[in-house]
Amino acid sequence: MFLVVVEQEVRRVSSVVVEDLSMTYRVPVRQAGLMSALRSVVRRRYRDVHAVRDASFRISSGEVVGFVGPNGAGKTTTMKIMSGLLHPTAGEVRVLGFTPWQRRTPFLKQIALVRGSQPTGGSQELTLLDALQYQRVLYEVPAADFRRNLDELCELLELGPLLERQLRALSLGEKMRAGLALSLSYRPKVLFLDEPTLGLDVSAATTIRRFLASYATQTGATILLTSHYMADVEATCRRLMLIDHGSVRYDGPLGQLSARLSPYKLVRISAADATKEVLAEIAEVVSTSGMSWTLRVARADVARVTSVLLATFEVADLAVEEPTLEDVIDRAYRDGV
Ligand SMILES: Nc1ncnc2c1ncn2[C@@H]1O[C@H](COP(=O)(O)OP(=O)(O)OP(=O)(O)O)[C@@H](O)[C@H]1O
Repeated sequence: MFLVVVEQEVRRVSSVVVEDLSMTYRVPVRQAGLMSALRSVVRRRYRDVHAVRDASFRISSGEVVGFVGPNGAGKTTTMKIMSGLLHPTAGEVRVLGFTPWQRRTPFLKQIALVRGSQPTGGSQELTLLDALQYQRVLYEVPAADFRRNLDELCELLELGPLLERQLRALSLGEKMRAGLALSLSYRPKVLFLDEPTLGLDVSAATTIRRFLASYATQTGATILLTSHYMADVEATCRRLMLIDHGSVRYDGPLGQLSARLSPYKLVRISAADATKEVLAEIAEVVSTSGMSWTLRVARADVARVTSVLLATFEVADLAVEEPTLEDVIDRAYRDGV
């Protein structure tokens, strides 16, 4: 009885439950050349692409989770399934208690999928304000709620100057801000963000990152975010899921990723008398700039190496750092997670 209650409680607080999810695309294949083209008309051949393999995870209400992986890892496919655009080959998915691909209206009214590659859907001839009003009608948002949401979004996303402009005439960064406003105007409880800073310049990307971090805190929305920019993940997420070849390889706190996946730390020293030859005998030299050097040192070896460095050179400065998230992820992709 107690276990049943606990299980029910876990299900209640989990906005997203994914169990043994798999998605296999069946893609037609043919070799190059006219004969192969003709042959394929008569007898088509297919190949299976396993985009997602037995993925399982849960996301609690109000969690903001980074979903990271190399190109083709299966992130977009998983997001499309969770937002009801695709029917998986196998597995169970519950989002706010709904099966996404049944596309029930109460489900669609509580979730949003925002894609950096297509920030604004629908007619591009509409002004942003008209498009927002259209969303209000479509999602049946009470007028007072809509006005309140819009005021908040206008302030956070600096939308004032964009409201009277046609969507098609907006720049990429403006389109992304408009796309977020359109998707958030009905206050979805669960937000799927697929590369929200794709192609944006540094300042536009920073605006989006700041917005997402404060939106998550203010509204308590559950957010799953994919990005190839680690700055997006670091600015918004405390938990990270790493997916590779369709399988979840790491799922845990961002802060522990480095300790789990990266067996080394970076030791930076400044020493006028240090030389590459001598340093290379002590540790792996990663980079140098003037009299500053960066060394890669196995975690277990850091204390010994630092004391050797201090004994060998006239050290002006010494710092031990975790490798950057970018570096850890890059290594994880290259070496296999
Ligand atoms: N509609 C489709 N038909 C056939 N194969 C597909 C389709 N969509 C995706 N795939 C394949 O499924 C795999 C996973 O693709 P997916 O787009 O989910 O990856 P991703 O992690 O989002 O990649 P990226 O970071 O490049 O956007 C890839 O091998 C891709 O080629």
